[in-house]
Amino acid sequence: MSQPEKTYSISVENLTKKFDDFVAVDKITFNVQKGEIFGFLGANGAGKTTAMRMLIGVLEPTSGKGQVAGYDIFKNSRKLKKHIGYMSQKFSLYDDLTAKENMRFFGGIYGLTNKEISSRTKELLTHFGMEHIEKERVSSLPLGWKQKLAFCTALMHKPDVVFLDEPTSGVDPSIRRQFWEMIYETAEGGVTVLVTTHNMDEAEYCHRISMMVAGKMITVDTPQNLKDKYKLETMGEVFLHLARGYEKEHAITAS
Ligand SMILES: Nc1ncnc2c1ncn2[C@@H]1O[C@H](COP(=O)(O)OP(=O)(O)OP(=O)(O)O)[C@@H](O)[C@H]1O
Repeated sequence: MSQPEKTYSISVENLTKKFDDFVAVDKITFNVQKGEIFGFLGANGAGKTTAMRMLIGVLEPTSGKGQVAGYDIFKNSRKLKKHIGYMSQKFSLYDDLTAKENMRFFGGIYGLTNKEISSRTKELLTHFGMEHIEKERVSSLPLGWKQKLAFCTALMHKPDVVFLDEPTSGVDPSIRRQFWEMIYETAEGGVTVLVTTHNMDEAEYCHRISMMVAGKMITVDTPQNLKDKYKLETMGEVFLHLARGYEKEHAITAS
């Protein structure tokens, strides 16, 4: 490979996942730099979650190449997991535990000592202005605060790369903004963020975005470059333009 792989936090080449004959992710290729916020944008079923699950080492790819945080996703998926954080689409916190107890629980899973767990919990809750929810049971927290807390638990072990699967789905706009401030602060600290969304406003917040349609990555660029290139005002318009163009071309080719 001509590019030095170590300069990228995520490096993917022709990564493919088939479920029997169905190709859910079709030869995707992209690189993400350290501290970059990289978005996976696509409609329901486009293949975003499947791609992410391969990158976090829980789903074996069918073919292609991939490195995350310096680890090969085929050969080193166990080691890789120590260096990444993951916030799933499905809610992962324990409702009957307090915010602090949840952080202690996840810190333990990541193998931190009690001392490390205490100092990291304090550090994260203080840093993100969440000390006041420390003793609150998760069941009593609004959805947006649960999502912010889930993000904190994914950062407990100081991962190099954090994967967020539709983290603000169903969250109201003001908390969504706060959530994105947390993402920015995390990325400024050198953590690479890969986030999936089908929210077009959120696509504007990413440093670069990729658009997925029917398992294929049809473009990768900055939101501004894409809007300039197609002379469109919003990412929603860009997405519709590209997705419709792709589908039309695909239908013509297929007929
Ligand atoms: N284990 C599986 N077996 C068979 N098909 C699957 C499996 N997992 C996902 N798929 C299919 O692969 C395609 C991509 O799904 P995926 O969940 O990756 O999409 P997505 O872009 O993340 O969508 P969403 O926004 O709804 O989460 C879908 O057609 C889905 O039904």
